[in-house]
Amino acid sequence: MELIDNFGRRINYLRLSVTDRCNLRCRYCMPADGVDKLAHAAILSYEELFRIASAAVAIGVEKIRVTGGEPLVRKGIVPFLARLAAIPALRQLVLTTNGMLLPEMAVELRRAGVQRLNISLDSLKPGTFRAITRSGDVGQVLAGIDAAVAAGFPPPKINMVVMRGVNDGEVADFARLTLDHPYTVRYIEYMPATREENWQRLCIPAREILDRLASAYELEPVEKGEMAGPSQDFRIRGAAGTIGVISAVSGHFCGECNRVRVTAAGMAKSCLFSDETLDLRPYLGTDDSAPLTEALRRLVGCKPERHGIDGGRVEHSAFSMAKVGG
Ligand SMILES: Nc1nc2c(ncn2[C@@H]2O[C@H](COP(=O)(O)OP(=O)(O)OP(=O)(O)O)[C@@H](O)[C@H]2O)c(=O)[nH]1
Ligand SMILES: C[S@@+](CC[C@H](N)C(=O)[O-])C[C@H]1O[C@@H](n2cnc3c(N)ncnc32)[C@H](O)[C@@H]1O
Ligand code: SF4
Ligand code: SF4
Repeated sequence: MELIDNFGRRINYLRLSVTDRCNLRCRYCMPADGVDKLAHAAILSYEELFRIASAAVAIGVEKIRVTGGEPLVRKGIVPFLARLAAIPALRQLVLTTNGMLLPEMAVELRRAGVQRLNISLDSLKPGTFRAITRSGDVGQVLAGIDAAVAAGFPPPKINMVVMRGVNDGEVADFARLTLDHPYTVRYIEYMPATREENWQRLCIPAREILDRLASAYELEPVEKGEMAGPSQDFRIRGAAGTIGVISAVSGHFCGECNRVRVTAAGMAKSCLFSDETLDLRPYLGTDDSAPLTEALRRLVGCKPERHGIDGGRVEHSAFSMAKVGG
């Protein structure tokens, strides 16, 4: 079964947010006092999230990325992941996390059947990390990466949101990590989710990041894996790992976009920057899965060709990445 949108793109990737809560407060993602938390009753139960996941897989989704907020703070996440992992036609179950809880949870996540972890880490310097996350401990995230590897996960992808004047001085330090470790370090363009004034000042185009790296290292392009996300990958000649850039703002990976999103409140989004959402809750109260399946098909049918945030145009309303899941 294949899900094809109006622009001929095959949609086989669902990003499923399981909570809007988080144990960090990254400046680019949420305000200091956190987002207006969804009321407990507004959050879908695991049963409801599972119904959405199963319906999506039944019509062509092959990869589910569980995200948040911070997915590991939701109680009962491990058995839920194990249930997702057991959906027969699901080929990849992966998770994006800030890594803070991995030291204690990596082993059980691996046992539950999660296949790969993407870990967000914006600075290797304790002070800068704390300033960006408003509270986090970089040592704990680094211990989390080690715990993931020790638990048998494949080498993680490390996501660094690059911000001019904040952490861009560390771009080369992150690249150096890949010389001896088989990690994939991905540099992400800062996105104007919260629509703050002058966001362009912080955003460093992927081209500039690559130019900086290319002036220090010899970079070789790396082929994209099957069902890969939006990153464009390279290897520093002779390195154990790889580096990649995610040109979320400047790039044009929209032409290859393969994903839809569902928030923890059951709002489906066909594009990260689209203001249109489709409320899936009305389709969850019945045992008949046909209306839910139909709604998911409608979602894919209204997926826009691309976003319009580059070139200084910001056409979306402000939104919280923590609610959408990145
Ligand atoms: N503009 C845009 N950014 C995206 C999209 N998907 C992911 N990102 C951003 O890319 C960054 C990394 O996302 P991840 O959660 O690691 O997911 P991914 O890049 O799809 O990961 P892989 O499946 O491992 O390649 C986050 O900042 C996301 O917000 C997308 O469809 N559009
Ligand atoms: C919203 S978080 C949710 C998962 C988890 N809490 C984490 O941080 O990995 C998913 C991804 O979105 C990224 N993100 C959040 N806000 C962003 C922004 N304004 N620009 C670029 N990436 C952003 C984060 O760095 C993270 O890699
Ligand atoms: S980026 Fe992830 S860790 Fe940071 S505040 Fe947002 S949800 Fe939390
Ligand atoms: S901005 Fe929208 S269309 Fe472009 S890659 Fe992201 S989700 Fe897909």
